[in-house]
Amino acid sequence: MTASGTPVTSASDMAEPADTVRVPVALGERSYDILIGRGVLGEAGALIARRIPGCRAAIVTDSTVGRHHLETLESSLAEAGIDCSAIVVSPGEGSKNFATFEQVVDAVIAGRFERGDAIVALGGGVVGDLAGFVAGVVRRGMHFVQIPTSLLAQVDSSVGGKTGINVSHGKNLVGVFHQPDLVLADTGVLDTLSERHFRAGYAEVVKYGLINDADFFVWLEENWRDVFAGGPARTHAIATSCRSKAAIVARDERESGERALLNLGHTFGHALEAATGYGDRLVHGEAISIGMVLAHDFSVRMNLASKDDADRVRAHFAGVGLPTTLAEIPGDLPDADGLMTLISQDKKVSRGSLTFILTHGIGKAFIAKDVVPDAVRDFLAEAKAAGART
Ligand SMILES: NC(=O)c1ccc[n+]([C@@H]2O[C@H](COP(=O)([O-])OP(=O)(O)OC[C@H]3O[C@@H](n4cnc5c(N)ncnc54)[C@H](O)[C@@H]3O)[C@@H](O)[C@H]2O)c1
Ligand SMILES: O=C(O)C(=O)C[C@@H](O)[C@H](O)[C@H](O)COP(=O)(O)O
Ligand SMILES: [Zn+2]
Repeated sequence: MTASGTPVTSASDMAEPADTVRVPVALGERSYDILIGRGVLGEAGALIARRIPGCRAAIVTDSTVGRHHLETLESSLAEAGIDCSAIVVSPGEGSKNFATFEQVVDAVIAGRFERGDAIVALGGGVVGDLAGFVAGVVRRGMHFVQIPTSLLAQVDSSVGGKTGINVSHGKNLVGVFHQPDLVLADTGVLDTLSERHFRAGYAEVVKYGLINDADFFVWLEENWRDVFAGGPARTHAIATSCRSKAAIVARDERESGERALLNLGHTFGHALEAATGYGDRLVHGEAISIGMVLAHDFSVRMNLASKDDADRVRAHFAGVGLPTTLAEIPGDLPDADGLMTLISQDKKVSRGSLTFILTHGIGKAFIAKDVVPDAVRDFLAEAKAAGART
């Protein structure tokens, strides 16, 4: 049974296309599978029909993704006898806002989609977070299927049930935990993704190596060109990332502890996204590339990690073409105090104290509570001044 009370096919008895990698997310009655492989999108109808028998589907997508991939999904749903309609939003982070949320909610309710029907997110992390929030609250919770189409969404945002929107005070400050019933990651759809967004998503792949898997980081240092080129290395990177996230989420679904490790680089990164207005100036993956470099540099500053490790992290991100410094962000940034105001809204703040994900070195991230704000502010002031000098 699901939260909505509709019986669904269990996560483990689904037929997937050949050559598909299946990664289970073990969450008791909320367990589900992530299916990773080329061509999975074309099987979406049959897979969804098995998992949520008799459902209708409200597809949420953005206009760019819709142009490339909506027809394939609609045909697949039609073949499986699933009645559907599509709700198309504007591409980009700007759509994770109250106005777009309201539009999607309204369309779902006007379309008479019921609690036992499914919201199907076809898109990157923006569509997934927005559509998941809608699924979590309309009729107090509908079925939810993630069809992630960006690298970032395939390795991170489609897994684990964090959904939400941004407000001017900060990123993802309004939302709910709402797990999907199924995640379908078609590696073929990445062929239409821009290089900029592929690179941004790659930052979240590297994150898994930096958190707790130094061997994976080394593998990425050696094989990142093959990951960018596509083929088996890319599938390996996606599956490894999903396994890593699934394991953490299974142990700590609602971030009462260990899950906060997945926030490596995000305390700095989210503040930078808010400071730059949630737009094209700086997309999420780029913000957390800079954020992860800052988290390593700050750890060195606190005598927790070696400068060699921090330099290696910077070199890898820079090598693939990701930004690593504040100076690379186009336009003006707030001063260190302004950035601290944004950081103070971080969801990891507890009883007014800052929590950061810091590190003892590559693959050795840890949760640091009660981080001294003055130390962070001085560090940011220096990072900004270094940018101003270059
Ligand atoms: N919920 C979570 O656990 C979680 C995890 C990580 C990130 N996020 C969120 O994810 C968002 C970033 O996701 P994103 O990087 O996917 O951004 P995005 O959804 O904006 O997608 C990036 C761009 O690529 C386009 N695109 C996506 N797939 C495409 C495809 N196959 N072909 C052509 N174009 C395609 C989109 O239209 C968009 O312009 C942020 O809001 C971030 O906060 C959430
Ligand atoms: O799934 C998680 O947990 C993460 O922290 C993954 C992050 O990559 C992602 O950006 C997430 O949306 C950030 O969560 P938040 O709770 O800091 O908003
Ligand atoms: Zn992230």
